[in-house]
Amino acid sequence: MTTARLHAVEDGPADGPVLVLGPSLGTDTGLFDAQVAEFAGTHRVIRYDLRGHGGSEVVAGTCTMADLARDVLALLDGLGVERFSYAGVSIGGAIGQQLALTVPERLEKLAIIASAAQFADPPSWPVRARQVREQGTEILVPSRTGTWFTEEWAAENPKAAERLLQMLRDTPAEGYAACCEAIGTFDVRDRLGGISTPTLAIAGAEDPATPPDMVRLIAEGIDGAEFVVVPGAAHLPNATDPETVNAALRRHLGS
Ligand SMILES: O=C(O)CC1=CCC(=O)O1
Repeated sequence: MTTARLHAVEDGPADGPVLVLGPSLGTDTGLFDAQVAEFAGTHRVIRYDLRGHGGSEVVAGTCTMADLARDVLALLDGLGVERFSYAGVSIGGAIGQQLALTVPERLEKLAIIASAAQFADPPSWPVRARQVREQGTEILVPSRTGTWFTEEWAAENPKAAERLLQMLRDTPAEGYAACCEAIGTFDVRDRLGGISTPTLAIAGAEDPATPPDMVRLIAEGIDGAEFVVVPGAAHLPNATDPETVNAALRRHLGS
């Protein structure tokens, strides 16, 4: 059990309600620029890089979702944050579920975006981890178009698409691989009923990685959870349709 030192960026008033933003596999804090633009007026927004991603420490070897959640708690403890709301995309949303199960007393509101209680095809994740350790993250770049965002969105937003793909190229192979292993062993399907934090689950209608039915399963498992589908969006709806995602988050988080 190791804790990694996480890189984080803060925006908004220091005395505002805290909103923590957790990114997806192979991305960094830049994934949330559009959420910061919306929420830094009302919230102390803290966005972090996953272990082994962006500016965060690379810890060699495998890890679990519980380790990744502990990284976030160590970061927040260091910043003096006790209570917070949390929104996370994909693996970032899985970390959110883990936090809701382990520190419910610290969590005010939870938003789970394009995520799963168990990701598809668990045995494929250690295989992907090995491939990336051997060949780097570059091998995954072409297939992220169609997964992270639609071909149409990429054609209309080439600079934004390239910026997201550059985050993946910049991710250290070991950091990416370790997070793949955490994804492969993550399974809280039987524990969703234990989450008491008010929850919003958001899916991209065109997401092949965590399709709407997979996200709906989270919402159905958590008492009172709201479920929203973003039309035309794939796996990163917060980046490709920030207006829709920000509006849903604003309704959920309040002002
Ligand atoms: O494989 C991807 O890029 C999609 C994904 C699954 C978990 C995650 O964080 O991203």
